[in-house]
Formats: sequence, C-alpha cells, structure tokens
Amino acid sequence: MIDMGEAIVVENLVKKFKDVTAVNGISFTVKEGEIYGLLGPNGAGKTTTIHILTTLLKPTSGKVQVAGFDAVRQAAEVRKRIGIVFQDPSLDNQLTAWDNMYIHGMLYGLSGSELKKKIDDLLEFVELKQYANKLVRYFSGGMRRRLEIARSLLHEPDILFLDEPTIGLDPQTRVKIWDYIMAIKKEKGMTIVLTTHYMDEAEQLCDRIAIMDHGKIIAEGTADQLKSLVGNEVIYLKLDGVPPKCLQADFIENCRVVADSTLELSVRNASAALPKVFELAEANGLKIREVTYRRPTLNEVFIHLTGRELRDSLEEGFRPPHRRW
Ligand SMILES: Nc1ncnc2c1ncn2[C@@H]1O[C@H](COP(=O)(O)OP(=O)(O)OP(=O)(O)O)[C@@H](O)[C@H]1O
Repeated sequence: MIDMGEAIVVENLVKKFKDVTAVNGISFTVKEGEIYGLLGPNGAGKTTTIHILTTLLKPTSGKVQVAGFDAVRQAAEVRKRIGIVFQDPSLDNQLTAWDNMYIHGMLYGLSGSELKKKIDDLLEFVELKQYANKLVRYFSGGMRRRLEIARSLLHEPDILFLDEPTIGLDPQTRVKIWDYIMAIKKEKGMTIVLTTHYMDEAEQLCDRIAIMDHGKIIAEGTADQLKSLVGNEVIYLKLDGVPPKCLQADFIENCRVVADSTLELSVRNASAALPKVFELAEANGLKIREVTYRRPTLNEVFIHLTGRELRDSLEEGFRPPHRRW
C-alpha cells in the first residue's frame, strides 16, 4: 500500500517501443487533491506516461501505483477509480450528448434514477444541459471537450487524467475549460493529472509541474520554484525629477541605471522585495513614478535547462502515424 495522501507513485518508469525509448526512467509522486502537470514538447513522452498510468500500456520496467493499486497487476481496480479524457475525441457522433453519457454510465454499472440525475447534474456543470438531446455530430470542438469532461466524471473517479485538455481550442474556450478543471479540483476535491505543451496552461492550472524532455523529467516543482531555477527577477523603477542613483541593500543583487530616469534592480523575489524597495527609495529621496517587474517565464526555464525554446521544440514536432486511432 502507498502512504496516505499519495494518489500516484511512479518509480523508475521506462517504456520502450522497439528502438525508441519513449519514457526513460522517470519518478514522481502526485498528492491527493492536487493538479499535477506534465509539460513538454511533442514526443517528450507525456502521452506514453499517461497511457501507462491509465493502464492502456504496460511499462517496460518500473513501478506505477495509482489510487493505491498497481497499474499492471491490479489494472481493473485502477480503472474503476480513474476518469480519462484523451487527446482524440472518443464520443459517438451519431448519438445525443445525453445518450453518450448514458452508455458510459451503464458501462460503469450505473443505472436508473441515480444515473439520470448524475447525467443532468454533470451536463449542467459543463453548461450543456440545453444541448442534451442534440446529436454530438453538430457539436463544436469546445462542446465535445466539455461533454467528454462531464462523461469522465460520471463514475466519480478519484483521479482524473486529461491529455492535452485544450489542444486545438480557441482562446475563449480554453479559458472555459480551465474554469471547469479548477472547479473539479475545488468542488469535487479530485486529483487531476494533465499533460500539456502550453506553458500558460501549466502555469494557470497546476499546483506542481514536471517538465519532460526526451523521456525524462528534467525539473519538477511549483511554477515559482521552476522559475527560481533561472535566477533573478528584475524590478524597473521609473523615477521623477532627480537623476537616479543606485540603491543598495542586501536583498538587491545588482542595480544599474538603464535610462535617464529608470533604475533596474535585480532581486531574488520581486514580490517580496517591492515593499522594501519603496521604503528604500523614500529614504533616499527618490520619487517613484512607475514600477514594473519581470519574472522569468516557463519558456525561459526550458531554455535554461535544455538550451532550446519550448516553442521551437513544438514546431519540430509532428504527430506520429501510430497515434491516429
Ligand atoms: N506505439 C508507439 N510505437 C512506437 N513509438 C512510439 C509509440 N508511442 C509513442 N512513441 C514514440 O515515443 C516518443 C514519445 O511519444 P509521446 O506520444 O509519449 O510524446 P508526447 O510528449 O505525449 O507528445 P505529443 O504531444 O505528441 O503527444 C515519441 O518519439 C513517439 O514517436
């Protein structure tokens, strides 16, 4: 048995497809109730990892425990406790939204008024109730994704897996999906594991992020922890009147004048430093007209770790033919 509080434990997981090593010895733990993200470019091994965690693929070696059960030896137990939304839609276009939900519910042994109530509640949750009796073939990409999310929640899983939940969706719909994902965590207390190649998505949603590249986890932590790997944050102070002179304090690692009236301060943590900067400026008789600060992005973290841009790596990517099922 795994310790309480750990929804997923992965140790030294390896998956080889003939001569391709898709997952090359990764280890991580997902805590109950958190949103954990696997972030990385195409081909990094994210989908393969999710497929192993959801019992669809067998690992070459390593240990995988999901909801307290071994994903290989106790696959049926794992399946009962997880919900999955894949990259490629798996809805039946010839059926209505309601019927898609109903069939899925029956597959999980639900029936009668209990099932009907759950379907109504979940369609309401993803704001599709008014389209319950419409054929899915007329649904937009965003509506399909919402329906799939609702369907994955029917059997009240402990852990929800989302593979690229907003891929191919327009910006407005993406934000909507993010809202549902955050509501699932907050209202249902579910553990969520998602893969994404969008840095903003990882940053918005995930409590912790594992950055994957070439089958390995190259860094793991909160977005703030990952950013601190890159180094300092920068505060710009635009000043009024007097020519700026550099401020000195133990929390300022570097200070320089970058324009006639602007100071650039390099600090470890800008949000913590700002109040102290204001006090220091006042003590030095400086009048601040404008403050901006810049924090490293996850893209910079990726560059720092790999020497490549995450964005560029995405463009190199392609969808291998084996994935078009
Ligand atoms: N069934 C398979 N047979 C052979 N190679 C595979 C198979 N599945 C995945 N791969 C290879 O393993 C590597 C990791 O693929 P994977 O799909 O896990 O990456 P990913 O990070 O999820 O990328 P994507 O965003 O494209 O899904 C790639 O090189 C891929 O081509």
